[in-house]
Amino acid sequence: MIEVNGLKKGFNGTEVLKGIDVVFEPGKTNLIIGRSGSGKTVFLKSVLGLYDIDAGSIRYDGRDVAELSKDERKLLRQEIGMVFQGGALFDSQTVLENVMFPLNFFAEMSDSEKKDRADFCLSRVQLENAHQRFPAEISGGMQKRVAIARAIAMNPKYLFCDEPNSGLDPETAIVIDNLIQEITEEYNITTVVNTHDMNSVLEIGDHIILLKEGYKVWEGNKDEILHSDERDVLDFVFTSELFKKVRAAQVK
Ligand SMILES: Nc1ncnc2c1ncn2[C@@H]1O[C@H](COP(=O)(O)OP(=O)(O)OP(=O)(O)O)[C@@H](O)[C@H]1O
Repeated sequence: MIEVNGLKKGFNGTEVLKGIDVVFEPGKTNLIIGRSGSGKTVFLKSVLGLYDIDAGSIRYDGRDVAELSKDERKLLRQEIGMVFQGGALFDSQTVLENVMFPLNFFAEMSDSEKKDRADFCLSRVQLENAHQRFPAEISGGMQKRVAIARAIAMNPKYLFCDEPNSGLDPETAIVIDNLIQEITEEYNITTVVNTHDMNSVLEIGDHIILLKEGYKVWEGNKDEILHSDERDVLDFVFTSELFKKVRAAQVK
């Protein structure tokens, strides 16, 4: 569980996050949505501890990030998996080497144990036959799956995904979404995803927060968002004709 209380973060005197309270529970796919510039990335980076925050607190299963020693932060870092925009794989390493990277860095395992773990993670994302290929030789969807395999290699308690669907066709995007949700439930991970993708919201949104101008203006799940009459939700989610129709078909 991750608990965020009164989170404020700004730059050069301009407040970007203006006091956000939210709880992310394990086994749930938590989505952060909002317009471009609403503060999603700053929020994700703040929760990850990549920014020093101006006010508030962030607790990982009771551990207040601000109160952790350097060594404790290092340990926490090992419990966190990340899937970055674009996959962020190492181009000069094979798929297998990419997945083994965090294990080589952090895990106290023999080489054969590391290889077994990487094999397991690659099979978990249905990528048994790509071990020796390089990122440039596989599709964007496969690259995302490698990134997910790498993110789960260390058996994380927390998983952060920044726009995991960017650049993917709708069908592949759904495969990636479902994989993230399945892994989240299977390993009881606390997963936080930044997304622009409304399909994701309606497919996997166990818990959704809507940011607007640095405030959390709405939270709920994928069923609640379909039935919400809140102005901010209507303005943000149901601007396209397609989603208006989806909503009209659901809300009867
Ligand atoms: N390092 C920084 N220094 C100064 N201002 C920043 C910095 N990072 C973000 N901002 C500002 O914070 C605001 C929120 O940015 P953020 O990147 O969090 O938005 P976002 O919701 O993730 O947008 P997008 O969907 O386009 O990625 C923007 O006005 C941005 O200019």
